[in-house]
Amino acid sequence: MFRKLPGDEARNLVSTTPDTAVVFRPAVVRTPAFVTIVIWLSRLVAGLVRLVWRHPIAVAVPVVPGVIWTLYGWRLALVLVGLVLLAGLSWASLHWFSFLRLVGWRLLAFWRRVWIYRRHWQPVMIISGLGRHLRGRDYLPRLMRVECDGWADRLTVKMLNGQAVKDWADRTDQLAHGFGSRTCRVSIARAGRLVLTFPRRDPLAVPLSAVPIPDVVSVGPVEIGAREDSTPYRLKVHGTHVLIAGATGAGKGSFLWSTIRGLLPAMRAGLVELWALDPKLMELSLGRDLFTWYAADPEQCADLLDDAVTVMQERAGRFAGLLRSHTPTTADPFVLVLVDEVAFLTAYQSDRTLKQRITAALATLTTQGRAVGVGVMAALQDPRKEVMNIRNLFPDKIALRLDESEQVDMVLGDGARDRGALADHISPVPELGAGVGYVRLETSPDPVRVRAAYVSDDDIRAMVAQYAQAVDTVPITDQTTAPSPMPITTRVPVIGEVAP
Ligand SMILES: Nc1ncnc2c1ncn2[C@@H]1O[C@H](COP(=O)(O)OP(=O)(O)OP(=O)(O)O)[C@@H](O)[C@H]1O
Repeated sequence: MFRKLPGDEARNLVSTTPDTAVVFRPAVVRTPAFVTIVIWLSRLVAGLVRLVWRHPIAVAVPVVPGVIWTLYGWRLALVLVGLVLLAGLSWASLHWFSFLRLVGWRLLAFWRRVWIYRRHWQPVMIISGLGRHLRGRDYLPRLMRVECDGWADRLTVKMLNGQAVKDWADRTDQLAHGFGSRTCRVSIARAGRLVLTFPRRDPLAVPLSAVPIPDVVSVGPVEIGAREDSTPYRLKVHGTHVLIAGATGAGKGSFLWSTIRGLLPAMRAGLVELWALDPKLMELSLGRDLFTWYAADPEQCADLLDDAVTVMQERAGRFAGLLRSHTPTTADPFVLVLVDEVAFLTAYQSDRTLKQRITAALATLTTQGRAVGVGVMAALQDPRKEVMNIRNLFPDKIALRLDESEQVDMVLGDGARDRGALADHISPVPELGAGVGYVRLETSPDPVRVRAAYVSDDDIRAMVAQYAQAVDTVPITDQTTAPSPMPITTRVPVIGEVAP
């Protein structure tokens, strides 16, 4: 044990028997100076080789001109530097992105590795409790790699043996502030290695205008906005169910409307039907002519959900033994049931029979619907279990601005907030935070921060003007003759009209 302690510290480790009769004092064998020098020199050489191997460009930038200066004089070195700068500037002006990818981000990563991460690594690790100072030695996680792109730094880190991902996830705040970032996300690279993401700027801080209606007919993932690395965000709706939770004014409507917008060409082609439940009467009513079926009154909503269950069961009966998953066709289109403020129909519904009917229908759809092409996309404000006891039946979840930190894990599942889904920190100022949220898909435990594009009332009116007539069903005001993929027993009129 003593041999592991550095030099003089071992000398002070004196212990005695309880009666102090026997004193234990370690024998310190002094290492000859040349051994120490050889060890330090070999470490220096190994470090230099590693540096050249890992950062050839960053090393070449000072070393090559330095060598030329020494061998051939400063004039040649200056000419060379000038030529390289000129070549770099020409490259950057001609192909900015390839320049950034191959040179710019690497140089930035080298600089930030040296100046931010290496410099602060030891104090941040020790103070946050991720490293240990034991018996005179520092035991620190190893910083393996730093990569930069347009919006964030990504650090690959080798954990100390015996550490858990949770140890890191619990300290994202300390890590973020320790390295001068607003937030930190933790994800697993492979056994024992983590990737820490530190955003440098926030591309989602400005509202995004509505995504253009796609030219192609597709029921695949719908482009609804952007990720925080500025790439488009595409939300899968066919083959899943999506729950969107957010406080009032969080921008749930922009997720619903961006999805509707992206599905319009497929709807025109008859591959998608949108069924809308709008118990608040405020969100979806502006575009009701786009929907195959629209209901607002709770009883009508229950009827509409029962119809969706009937469609689902009929398809399941037909597909049984033949198909295991649904491909949208005009005969069997993908049915997307959109529900705004689902708690109005479940928790806040005073009629118990109606409430049970609605909850049972939603539970049936969310457990059995996706394989036969019936999906549910529901929005709600309060994610507590008493309000939405079937929230776990939705495979994909989106948490917009939430009032309390505990609500984040309620929506996205355990550990999501620890991994960086700070939905309770999203700004309540609409320009900054409305439509911003964290998406957690069933296929990935890592939450993704996105912002949905804002579909304005004018956009919705334009969508209605362009697509309402093209819907392959009669207008909703005359639903008694509406064609249907199968006989639907209950017809759902628009509220305020007389039921047939
Ligand atoms: N994606 C967005 N980008 C920018 N601003 C937005 C976005 N979505 C909504 N907003 C702004 O925030 C306001 C509230 O949005 P919205 O009504 O969709 O929220 P909500 O979550 O549906 O609220 P509620 O539950 O009260 O209906 C909108 O009037 C709009 O000004």
